Amino acid sequence: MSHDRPHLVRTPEEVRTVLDAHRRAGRTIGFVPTMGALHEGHLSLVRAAAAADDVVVVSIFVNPLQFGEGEDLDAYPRTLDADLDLLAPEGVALVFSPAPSTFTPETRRTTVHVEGLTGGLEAATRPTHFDGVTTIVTKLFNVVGADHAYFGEKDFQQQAILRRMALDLDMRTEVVTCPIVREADGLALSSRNVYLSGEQRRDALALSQALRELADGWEGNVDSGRSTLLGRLTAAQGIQLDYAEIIDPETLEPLEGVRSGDCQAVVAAWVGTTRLIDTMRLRV
Ligand SMILES: Nc1ncnc2c1ncn2[C@@H]1O[C@H](COP(=O)(O)OP(=O)(O)OP(=O)(O)O)[C@@H](O)[C@H]1O
Ligand SMILES: CC(C)(CO)[C@@H](O)C(=O)[O-]
Ligand code: BAL
Repeated sequence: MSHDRPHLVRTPEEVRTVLDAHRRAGRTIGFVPTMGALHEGHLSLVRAAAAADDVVVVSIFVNPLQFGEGEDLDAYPRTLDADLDLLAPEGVALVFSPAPSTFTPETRRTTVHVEGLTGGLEAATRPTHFDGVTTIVTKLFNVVGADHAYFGEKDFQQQAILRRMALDLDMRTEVVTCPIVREADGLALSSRNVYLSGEQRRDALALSQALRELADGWEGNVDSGRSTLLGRLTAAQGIQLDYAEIIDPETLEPLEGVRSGDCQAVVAAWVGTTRLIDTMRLRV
């Protein structure tokens, strides 16, 4: 069965016009912010939104504010036509894909910054990244005015920061975190996987495999767990480890000693020039 592509709009005004009518009719709005190059991970967020909300909105915007100097802003895959085709059967009411020149103009003077959670892990390598994310997500939340916004657990630090931001700033949009979607062999789906050669893709499996082994054997010993994870990933072929940490899932603080409560393992590594992240919950 063929489906119509979702309605594509380019300006905040058009989004508001369409969504105001739904709001007046008492419908809830679920929002899925993305940078496009959509895959099953994104579609799982769209399906979570469709299951809980009456109207689903997806944004597709490769946000220049969250890319540091020398990162892959220009190379980042932009596949709007294919994205709209993928969304067609998913019951998405609206796709918002603004032009960078109007949505992030040179004249912008405001940055949204979340203290504390934005200091380590991803931010150690990408120091300006989260200010770019929180600023753009604030803009998107203001434009869409959703009841719920759906984010992937894969970007674990990001969802914790956005949850805090929405709480601290009394945003009307509630942040909902959804599980990671993986390939059959465990590799976490990512738009950046398209950069990988066949050999690099095989090397990249070390990330999910090391996390899986850690989670399967987890008895709460953070120190030995962390050194096993580090040992496994520093020895892995074709991978240059950035970090491997076991953290508190709420505060994101690195943990020590023995813990009976839930912990979160987070890793980041370069496979060639591609930087990948992955994460897994550790439960005794
Ligand atoms: N494998 C996945 N499972 C579930 N959600 C995912 C997955 N990959 C990405 N997401 C979520 O999709 C949303 C949009 O992410 P984004 O467009 O950056 O995709 P991405 O695949 O993470 O790309 P990148 O490789 O650039 O990080 C984010 O909330 C992200 O956490
Ligand atoms: C949340 C987001 C769409 C903001 O640009 C991006 O960081 C992403 O895709 O995870
Ligand atoms: N999913 C986070 C987007 C980024 O890496 O910039």
